[in-house]
Amino acid sequence: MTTATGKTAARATDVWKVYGTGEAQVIALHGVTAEFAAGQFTAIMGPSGSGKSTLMHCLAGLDFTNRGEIHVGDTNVTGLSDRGLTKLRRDKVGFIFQQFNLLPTLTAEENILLPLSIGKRKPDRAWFDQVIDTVGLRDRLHHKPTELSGGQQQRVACARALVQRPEVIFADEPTGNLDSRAGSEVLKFLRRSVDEFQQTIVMVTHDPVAASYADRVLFLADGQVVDEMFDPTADRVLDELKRFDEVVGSAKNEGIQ
Ligand SMILES: Nc1ncnc2c1ncn2[C@@H]1O[C@H](COP(=O)(O)OP(=O)(O)OP(=O)(O)O)[C@@H](O)[C@H]1O
Repeated sequence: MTTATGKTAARATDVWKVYGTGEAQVIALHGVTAEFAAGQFTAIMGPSGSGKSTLMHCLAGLDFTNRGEIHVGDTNVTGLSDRGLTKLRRDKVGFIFQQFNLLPTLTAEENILLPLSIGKRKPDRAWFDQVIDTVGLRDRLHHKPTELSGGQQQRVACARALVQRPEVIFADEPTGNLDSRAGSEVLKFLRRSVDEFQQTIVMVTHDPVAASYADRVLFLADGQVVDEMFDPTADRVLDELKRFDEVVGSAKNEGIQ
C-alpha cells in the first residue's frame, strides 16, 4: 500500500464476526482482509447492513471478532485482555461519532483534553494550540456543548481525537448529523489532519461527497470487501454504489425466478 511512511496503521486479516445463534444468527463479517496505510484517509462504504460499523468496531477494539486477527500498529488487538483493550482505546485510537459524544458538564477545552487526563498524560500545549487553530475553536474553548452548534461540537470531537495523536482515528458517520456546510468544515479538517499531520483516518459514511475527501474508498457488501477506489470523486463513488444496487437487485430477481 502506498504511503509516505510505508507503514500500516491498522489491518484486519480474515476477520469473521457472527452475531446471535441458530435462526437468529447473522454473519456480519465473512473473512474480511483489509489494510489501512499510515497517513491515509480511508472511507468505508456499502449498503445498510453490509458490516461497515462492525468492521470499524472490531478494528478499534470495541467489539470482539470470532475468527481472524486485528492489528493496530504493532499491537495484535485480538490477543488483548480487557485491560489491554482499555489501554489500546485510550492510547492508540481516537473516535469521532455521529452523535458527537461530548460530556455536557465539561467545557470544550476540558472535553478535548479528557482522553489525556484519563490517561494521566500531559498535553503538549503547542500541539493543542495548533489543533485548536486548525479546527477554528479558539473563541469557543470555554463554552459547554449545549452552547455550541452541531458543527462546532463535532469539531470539538475531532480535536479531542486528534490531540492525543492516536495511531488511527475512527469516524462513524461524522457528518451524519450536520448540515452540508458544517459537514464540509469537519471533512476539510479531517483532510487537513491527514495532509498536514499525517494522521490516519478510517471513516464509515453513506455520503459519496464525504467519501470524496478520502484517499481511498473500501466498498463492503454482505460482510465482504468487494472493491476499492483510489482518489475518489463523489460521482465515481455514486456510480459504483449504483452498480452494487443493480448487481444485488438482479441477484435477488434471479433468486425469485
Ligand atoms: N449487536 C448485534 N446483534 C445482532 N446483529 C447485529 C448486531 N450488530 C449488527 N448486527 C447485524 O450485523 C449486520 C451488519 O451490521 P452493521 O451495523 O455492521 O452494518 P452497517 O453496514 O454499518 O449498516 P448501516 O449502514 O445500516 O449502519 C447487520 O445485519 C446487522 O443487523
